[in-house]
Amino acid sequence: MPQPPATAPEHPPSGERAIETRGLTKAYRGGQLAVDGLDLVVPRGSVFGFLGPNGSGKTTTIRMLMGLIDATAGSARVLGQPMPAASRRVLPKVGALIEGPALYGYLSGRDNLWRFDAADPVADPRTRGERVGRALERVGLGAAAGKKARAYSLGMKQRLGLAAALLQPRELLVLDEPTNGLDPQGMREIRALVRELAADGTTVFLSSHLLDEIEQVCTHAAVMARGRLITQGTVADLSATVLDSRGHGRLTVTTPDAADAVRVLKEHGVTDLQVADDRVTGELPACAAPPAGPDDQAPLELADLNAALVHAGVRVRAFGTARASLEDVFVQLTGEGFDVAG
Ligand SMILES: Nc1ncnc2c1ncn2[C@@H]1O[C@H](COP(=O)(O)OP(=O)(O)OP(=O)(O)O)[C@@H](O)[C@H]1O
Repeated sequence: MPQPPATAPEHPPSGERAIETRGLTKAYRGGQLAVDGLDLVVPRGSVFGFLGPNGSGKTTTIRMLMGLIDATAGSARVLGQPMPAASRRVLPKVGALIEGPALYGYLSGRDNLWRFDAADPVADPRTRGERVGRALERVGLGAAAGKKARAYSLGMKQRLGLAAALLQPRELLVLDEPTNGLDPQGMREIRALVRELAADGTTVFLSSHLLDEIEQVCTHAAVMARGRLITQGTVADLSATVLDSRGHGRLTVTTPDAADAVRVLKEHGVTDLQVADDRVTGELPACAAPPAGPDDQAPLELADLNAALVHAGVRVRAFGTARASLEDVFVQLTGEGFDVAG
């Protein structure tokens, strides 16, 4: 199996860590290691994606972080406090949505939230109506507040669960697969909400088995496989890891003259040429590669390649190198494809 990057990711000082684990381990009965020696650092203010295929240990980790199950070994700190020892101090500052909200179908969305709020011993009953109304508005359920929860779509139920997590101001939100089972519209709604919450300064820790979801909403990510941490860091750095090790990204040319483009690119040493509609992609020869990060200006060689296309009469609509995706990172670091179906 390929090794993770040799350089450890830079971590923020301890006061700026929303979550930190050292050697966190969980063996379920029967001895199987669901989580194996996890060292995780989640910076405050980040939107942190906890990424891994089904069964890689994400939910087990979240349950340990929230003090719902005991670790077999290792330690965890949440908002600077040891868990589960400091649960009573920490958990009021944490909003959690784990494995879908427990709702009463025969109650309206508003009445469900009312019950959640009433179950919170620190919630002042005199201001309950205000809090419930604000949380419903926050997740866009104001208009549907009077509807019975059983008539809610899955996306609306997830949003109601988020509203419950948002009844009190939170420093950290922990969301376990918040878009699981949702249709594309429901997914978009939840992702937009996560972005809004993050913009307000809340740290968001969300698990997902969907790579593109992490790329769309997260600033940071950790990748899990079979209970072990494969890598963690900013999403940009994780992509750059793979980009650096390859030396360059893949060339993409958009043109109505694909056949001519293929010929010219081949003459200039571009290999593995593929055509899909008006997009031609290929591997650049080493000398034409951009030298460093994906945002750097293309060097002269790449510009020469573009000029050669234009000179040969190829009409170029777009020309550039694609940066590596998190999927590339996952495949490179684990030697496995990524299960997106489950
Ligand atoms: N209560 C349990 N008892 C025994 N084994 C368990 C238990 N819960 C989870 N496991 C096992 O531990 C491993 C990790 O499961 P976990 O649910 O943490 O993974 P996950 O990444 O959250 O996956 P999913 O997205 O499917 O929930 C799996 O092999 C799972 O079968």
